[in-house]
Amino acid sequence: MSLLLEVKNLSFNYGKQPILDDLSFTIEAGTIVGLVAPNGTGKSTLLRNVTGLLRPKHGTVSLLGHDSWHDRQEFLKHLFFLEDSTRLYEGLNPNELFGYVKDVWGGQLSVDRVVKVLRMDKYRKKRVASMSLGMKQHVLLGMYLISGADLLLFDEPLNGLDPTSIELFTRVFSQLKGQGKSILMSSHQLGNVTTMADSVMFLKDAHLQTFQTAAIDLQQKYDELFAVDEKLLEP
Ligand SMILES: Nc1ncnc2c1ncn2[C@@H]1O[C@H](COP(=O)(O)OP(=O)(O)OP(=O)(O)O)[C@@H](O)[C@H]1O
Repeated sequence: MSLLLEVKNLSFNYGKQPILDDLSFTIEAGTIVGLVAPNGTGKSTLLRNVTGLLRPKHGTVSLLGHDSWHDRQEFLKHLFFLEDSTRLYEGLNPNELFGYVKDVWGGQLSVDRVVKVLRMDKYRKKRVASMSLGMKQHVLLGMYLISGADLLLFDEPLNGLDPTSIELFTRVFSQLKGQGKSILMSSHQLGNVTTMADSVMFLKDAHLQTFQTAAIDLQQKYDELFAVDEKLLEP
């Protein structure tokens, strides 16, 4: 396997609140990694630090040897990250958004192909502003596909999807992996990533604990780390 992403000693805090403390991890080409933690733990903050939307207080991030700050242009060419589907340009339609991403990233797939794969024929000319959440999620995934980038970072990609769409997305992710792409996806739910991910990183108290999905009972580990107090309503 070849090394794609290398994160070394990454730390980040908002004011005095440490969110990420001295995190180090790598992602190999052709792997899917889940980032799992309850709401408000720091998943989005980690993705923003990895991509350089936020500047780490300490540490480095490099993608195919390109440093996220000192070699930013090359670094950005190899990844795709759009935080969530509420950040899509509301006035554009999927055709226009896909065409834009294809022009900038230079991916191999055609707009027609992506529309077909994601079953978006009926709304390829509909403006994002009048789409449902699930439709927007399809547009978002389409942009990732058409970018052809080596590293795809998704914040909660399965949000708002019906079971058929979840199955479709899962298949698409596993085909991307088969093509040597790597995916880092966050989720506050274990179930969403366990079927796809090769490994899972749990974020707790600003630190990561990483496990190979085949090696342990992830649900048991999740419960151990994030258990809810059984006696919530006792006075
Ligand atoms: N701009 C900000 N300024 C100050 N604190 C922030 C800011 N953005 C996030 N935080 C805090 O950082 C912590 C981590 O937030 P983050 O959005 O990274 O969590 P998350 O795990 O992605 O949560 P969710 O699953 O709810 O999306 C939270 O306590 C949040 O309140």
